[in-house]
Amino acid sequence: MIEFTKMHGLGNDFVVIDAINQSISLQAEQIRTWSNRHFGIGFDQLLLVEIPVSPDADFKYRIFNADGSEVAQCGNGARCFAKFVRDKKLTDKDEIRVDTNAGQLLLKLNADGMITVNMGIPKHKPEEIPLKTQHEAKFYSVIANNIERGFGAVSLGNPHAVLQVHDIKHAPVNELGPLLESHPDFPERANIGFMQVIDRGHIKLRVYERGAAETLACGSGACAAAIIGIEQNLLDHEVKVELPGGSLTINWPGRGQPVLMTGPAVSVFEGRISL
Ligand SMILES: N[C@@H](CCC[C@H](N)C(=O)O)C(=O)O
Repeated sequence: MIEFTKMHGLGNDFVVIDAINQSISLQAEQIRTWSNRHFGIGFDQLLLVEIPVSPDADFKYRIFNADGSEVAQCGNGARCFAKFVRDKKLTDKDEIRVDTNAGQLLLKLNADGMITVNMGIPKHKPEEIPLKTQHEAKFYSVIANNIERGFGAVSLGNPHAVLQVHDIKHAPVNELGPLLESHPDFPERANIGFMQVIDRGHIKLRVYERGAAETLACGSGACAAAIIGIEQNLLDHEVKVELPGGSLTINWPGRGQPVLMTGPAVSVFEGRISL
């Protein structure tokens, strides 16, 4: 039997497993079965807590989408990870350094219960995202459903494209999301954000996540939308990002600087499941 904790960050939900004190080797099919909301536990991502690989890190953090694909970044998951390792007494630190497949993250537990994640320095070059285009630009375009759509793109360790919309309620998330997620211009697929700018410090956002469909919140997607909005001179450097599941605060001073994401993490229940 494997012990797990069900958690969420603004409704983006996770199964978190201590893979330091439990030996576990997961296949994609097992993850898909567990992620099913009718036949399994149900989650957007599964997170594994492992021993670190670099000498200055406290843990390693691995992330699997509901479709079983392993990915390198998950912002809401990082906050839940920080709460998990503290709740399980795997550390008593307020600042936790974590190895991921996208480099190191620094997680800070604040006195008010919120968690701030240093998500690292965003990458803008098309080959780093990756996006199939010759030159870096603030606006790109793609044809989907026979219509040309404009978007911005950035990597937070995972690929994001963000489209601006006038009315978030009627954004074509479930029509365009799957088409763009798997568009040949994104060779590793992409997370697709739909952003409504309310004012220079406030956006509304919905995200069709790679490997998980639309979620109630996407932390790296919130960072991507804020960064793209700042780059397109639509936003100031601190942005409230309102997602269907709640709000995050994103701070990004600009190119070459790390982006900070602050928000909550919640434990829902403990469970055991057989492999
Ligand atoms: N929910 C996450 C992102 C999870 C990974 C993403 N679906 C991908 O495939 O890159 C977040 O909060 O950042």
